[in-house]
Amino acid sequence: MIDPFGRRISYLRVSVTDRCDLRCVYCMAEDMTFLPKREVLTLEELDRLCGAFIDLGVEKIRLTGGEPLVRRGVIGLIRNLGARIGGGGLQELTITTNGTQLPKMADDLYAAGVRRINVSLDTLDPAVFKAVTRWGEIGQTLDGLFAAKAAGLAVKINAVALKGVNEGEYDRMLAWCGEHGFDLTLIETMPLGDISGDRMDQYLPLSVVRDRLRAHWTLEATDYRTGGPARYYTVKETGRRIGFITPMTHNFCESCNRVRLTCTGTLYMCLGQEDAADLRQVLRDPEAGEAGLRAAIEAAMLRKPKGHDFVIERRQAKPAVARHMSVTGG
Ligand SMILES: Nc1nc2c(ncn2[C@@H]2O[C@H](COP(=O)(O)OP(=O)(O)OP(=O)(O)O)[C@@H](O)[C@H]2O)c(=O)[nH]1
Ligand SMILES: C[S@@+](CC[C@H](N)C(=O)[O-])C[C@H]1O[C@@H](n2cnc3c(N)ncnc32)[C@H](O)[C@@H]1O
Ligand code: SF4
Ligand code: SF4
Repeated sequence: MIDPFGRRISYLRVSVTDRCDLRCVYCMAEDMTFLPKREVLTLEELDRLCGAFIDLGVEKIRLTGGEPLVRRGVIGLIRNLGARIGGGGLQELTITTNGTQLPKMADDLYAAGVRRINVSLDTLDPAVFKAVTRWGEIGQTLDGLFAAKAAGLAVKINAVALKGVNEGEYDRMLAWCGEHGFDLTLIETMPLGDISGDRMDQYLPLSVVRDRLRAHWTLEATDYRTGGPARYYTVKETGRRIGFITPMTHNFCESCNRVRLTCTGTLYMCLGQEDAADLRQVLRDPEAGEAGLRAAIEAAMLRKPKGHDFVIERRQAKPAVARHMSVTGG
């Protein structure tokens, strides 16, 4: 699949649920209203949709959410998709998770063919963790991380850079990741969804963070790529990598290779725009069949926009996009 700007689309991010057991301050409001269950696709329907994307050339699928691992029965979907790795057309099946369910699920993920996961952990301080997630316990996520490592999964830590919250912790986090064999990716906060707070208070440009890190660490540029938006450096002192995801300070849309499917079967061609295609309707239309579904996906690709229009500034009180990150899956 090639979009109007000549970009090859090979990466599908699937938000399997908009629900979550945490309420991170940059992602959700505290009193979130979640989608009614009747609007959500069954796991079989999601599997069929993913299959259609693989048939059209998608090589990498990432399950996300909400918290993907709190969706009941999700392991069945993971097993089915895992069976398509290799000869079935898929090169990688991976997950972005807050880690709380990993103590009980890590072994099953490995057995299903997952080899690499991203776990969100914004801080190593239990009190800050509780404040950022509004009620999470850091111990649960740490247990999850170590269960994943023990199961043989490569772990990358995702941390959203938050001014005045985890700003003083990156040196410590980099050292800790080095000690435990995890890569670390720092992310600039993006203006999606009403979060009952001021994003200007949270926003920390990573250009500043990178310069500060260089005071203590040797960051060696690398051309390592995962197919995601991060730009990586090898940290000479630890041998692990640090990635920077910089939608605000350095737009990476020109190399975009991905689209996003929500748990209601809505396809967003860009994280930062409102335009979407309703695949649920086509999926449930007996007349359409597989050919109709493929045609609908191909037609949607022709509407993929050039990029986002994110701005975070005091004058711009409203988010750039009304839907929350948890709906589109980040
Ligand atoms: N603006 C923008 N942000 C993205 C895009 N893809 C991922 N992100 C953000 O990057 C952060 C990390 O996303 P992950 O789910 O870990 O995925 P990834 O960075 O593609 O993962 P890797 O496969 O490890 O590279 C999240 O905050 C996402 O919202 C994108 O296409 N555009
Ligand atoms: C929406 S979460 C879904 C998966 C899972 N619940 C988790 O937290 O990893 C995916 C990623 O998006 C990031 N994220 C959420 N809201 C964000 C925002 N406003 N700006 C930047 N990243 C955000 C999270 O930190 C997480 O790494
Ligand atoms: S970032 Fe992930 S864990 Fe945090 S509220 Fe959003 S979906 Fe939940
Ligand atoms: S903001 Fe849109 S165009 Fe830019 S990288 Fe993300 S999905 Fe692609």
